[in-house]
Amino acid sequence: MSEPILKVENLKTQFFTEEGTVRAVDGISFEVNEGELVGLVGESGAGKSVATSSIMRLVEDPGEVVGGTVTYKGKKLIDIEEGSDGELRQSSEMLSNEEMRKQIRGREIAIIFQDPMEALNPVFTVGGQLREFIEINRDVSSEQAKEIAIDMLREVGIPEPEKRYDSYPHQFSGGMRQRVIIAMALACEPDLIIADEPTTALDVTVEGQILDLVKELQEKYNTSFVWVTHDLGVVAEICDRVNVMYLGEIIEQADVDDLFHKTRHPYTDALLDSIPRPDQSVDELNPIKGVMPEAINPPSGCRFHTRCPEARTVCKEVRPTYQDVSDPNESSHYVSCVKYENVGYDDAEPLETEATDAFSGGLVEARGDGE
Ligand SMILES: Nc1ncnc2c1ncn2[C@@H]1O[C@H](COP(=O)(O)OP(=O)(O)OP(=O)(O)O)[C@@H](O)[C@H]1O
Ligand code: NI
Repeated sequence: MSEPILKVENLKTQFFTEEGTVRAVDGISFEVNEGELVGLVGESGAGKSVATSSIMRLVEDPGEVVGGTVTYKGKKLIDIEEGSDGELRQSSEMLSNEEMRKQIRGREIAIIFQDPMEALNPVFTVGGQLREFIEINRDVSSEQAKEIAIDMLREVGIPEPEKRYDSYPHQFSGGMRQRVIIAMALACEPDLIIADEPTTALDVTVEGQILDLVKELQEKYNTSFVWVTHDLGVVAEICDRVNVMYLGEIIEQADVDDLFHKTRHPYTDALLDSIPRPDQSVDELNPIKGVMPEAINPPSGCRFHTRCPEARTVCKEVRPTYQDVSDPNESSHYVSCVKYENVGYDDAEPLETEATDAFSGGLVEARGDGE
């Protein structure tokens, strides 16, 4: 197989706050192959957005990428090592801020955010903004840029694009605005698009249409995607491969079908249990019990052990390694869970956690008292 287009290795990003160091992204590794749509999924606060902004080198104070390597088509977007003295060392290969801005962002890697109004200026027409973006990034004349812009609007399913070209963002519906953003992302023919929950604010029907559109465009242009979402339904619909994040770490990675049908990690299991499925009624849904702990002070051992229905005493002590546990029918299937370590999980005592009945019973009672 050819080299992946994007390779993230042991990426770490921290926020230095008054309360302490937030380990928002704590040593994640994953790859994206050409033409592949890779999901990054997890609950709120798992570190998905920090991970994507780290890759694009858009983390702001008090945050900082403190380690890891991100390689995009052989170029080091990030190459940082922490010396034994605690000093961060950037390798000489790591791109400068200017190289990131001029060569990478927009042209090579485009990013789509949840809120299209962040990317669209309300005082300029949609077409004008798209045209200007294309003109700046693609070395074409203003007329050519306008033509490309109209073509792109048509491509993403905006009806009567010549007319809508002169509309302002507020004259578009949420779904239409998101289509414009996709047009903008595609306009410079990037090889990779990073999308951070771009359909979360849309209603389900519109979301479905946008996902169909993305799938179609991805096949046509062979663009690679990193798709951030908290919704496994979205993952099932569009992703080829999935990374599941929990508290700054990727705890499972597999082909989408294997993740759903050969689930290895109890957290992924719990996530799957919490989404509506056609064969389930709403009251059969099982939200994940408990809350994700703070990334300032993550639990010892396996970080999920405080909420894990399968936790045993060893889970509190042993930090699981991220390892390939694929069976012969799978391409690769990574997981970090103590169950797959040779540390006596089977003989260890079960641990009382937020997921076990005794504990959640207590929670309900406590909540009742407080009201
Ligand atoms: N500017 C900041 N200062 C301090 N902590 C931050 C900052 N930005 C993010 N964090 C912390 O980093 C962690 C990861 O946040 P992130 O936004 O990446 O989560 P997420 O998975 O994208 O969640 P969501 O689904 O809600 O978007 C959280 O604990 C968050 O509180
Ligand atoms: Ni986010």
